[in-house]
Amino acid sequence: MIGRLNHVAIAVPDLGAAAAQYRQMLGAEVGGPHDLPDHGVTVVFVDLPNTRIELMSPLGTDSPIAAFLDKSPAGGIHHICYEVDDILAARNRLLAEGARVLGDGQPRTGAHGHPVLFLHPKDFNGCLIELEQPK
Ligand SMILES: CC[C@@H](C(=O)O)C(=O)SCCNC(=O)CCNC(=O)[C@H](O)C(C)(C)COP(=O)(O)OP(=O)(O)OC[C@H]1O[C@@H](n2cnc3c(N)ncnc32)[C@H](O)[C@@H]1OP(=O)(O)O
Ligand SMILES: [Co+2]
Repeated sequence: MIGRLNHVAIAVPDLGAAAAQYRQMLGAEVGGPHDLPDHGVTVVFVDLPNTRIELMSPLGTDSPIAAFLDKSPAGGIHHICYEVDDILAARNRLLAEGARVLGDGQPRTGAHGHPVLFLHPKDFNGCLIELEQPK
């Protein structure tokens, strides 16, 4: 069911510093910051030849990554995003298998304008999973 790795997301305490580090120290192609108030994060995407890195910092008072950064103030890998061809079919299959789909279970529009869903990390070996239907 899952396909390509779309991105690996890293929660960071200082988005500007993290973006500069990827650009200058690691020599990566780094985009500009985008505020996503609906998701409570500001993101910067790093383009790699085979995938993307999503650098994220909290936005607003109710960010879903605030508690994560409280526990890991230096930052850390927050989630991985797999592509699926049909996000509703994927969701229904996962629910039938007993996995917890976060939020109200309805796909939301993600950073690339495509539908996304999140799966509880406790159901997937301690790893928060995002699913994205890329087209
Ligand atoms: C930019 C848009 C989009 C994109 O297109 O790419 C994004 O990526 S948005 C990214 C941010 N959005 C989300 O993360 C939405 C989904 N997340 C959630 O619903 C919540 O963050 C959560 C995963 C349910 C956690 O909620 P929280 O209130 O923080 O709960 P706890 O702190 O009590 O955590 C419970 C339990 O889970 C562990 N945990 C929390 N986050 C993670 C994580 N990222 N990876 C692994 N484990 C995680 C946490 O440590 C707790 O464990 P215990 O302490 O053992 O109970
Ligand atoms: Co993401």
